[in-house]
Amino acid sequence: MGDAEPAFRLDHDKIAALNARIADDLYVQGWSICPDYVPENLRTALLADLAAQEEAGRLTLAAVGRDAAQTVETAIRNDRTLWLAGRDLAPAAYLDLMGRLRLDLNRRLILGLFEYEAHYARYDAGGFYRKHVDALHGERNRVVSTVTYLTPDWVESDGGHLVLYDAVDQDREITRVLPVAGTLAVFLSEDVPHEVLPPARPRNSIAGWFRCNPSGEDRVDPLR
Ligand SMILES: O=C(O)CCC(=O)C(=O)O
Ligand SMILES: [Fe+2]
Repeated sequence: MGDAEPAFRLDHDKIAALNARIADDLYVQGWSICPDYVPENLRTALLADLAAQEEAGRLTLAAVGRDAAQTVETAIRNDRTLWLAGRDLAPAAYLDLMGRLRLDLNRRLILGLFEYEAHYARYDAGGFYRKHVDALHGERNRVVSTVTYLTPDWVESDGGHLVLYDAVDQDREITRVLPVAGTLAVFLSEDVPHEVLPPARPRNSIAGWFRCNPSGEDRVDPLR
């Protein structure tokens, strides 16, 4: 056997260029949409892993709120989720990719992001997630949100758009993102209200959040 081949070949120059653009977009407008961010072999493996977890019955109805205040509210969202663990090759490679983005954002924007958490999410046909923000202002808990889409051959009539709204005028739509496989959406967690429109067929994704140490605290907010 020769040297271990990396399971997923990543074009590091391309990633560096994309990360630079994401940092610029976040600085200028608070959000960035990056088509073809996750290479095809990696997103195929992630989708296969998600499907296996789904088959094994490991995805559960997502909750809203944090910690003790968490409840399942199917009037707000009805996706099913599973936290990503880095044990298997594909999720580990994805977490590495997001680790690289974390360092690039910190270097360019001095954000002080120190941790990343992510879950697989599956919306069945007709599923939704009503308009919300991912973090409360000033909490510095979730600072930057990421969503990667995994379902191949997604077309406009499949729906399931991610809709981003203006931070101030929260009724004003800024952009609509079609969840095409490989696209990465990134936005400031506290500032950008967003919603998931009902897809016409099952919609698979990985939603994740870069977190900061809450200032004035000497402990790391525990991962769930
Ligand atoms: O899947 C998406 O496009 C967004 C998901 C989302 O807003 C969330 O999980 O907080
Ligand atoms: Fe969200």
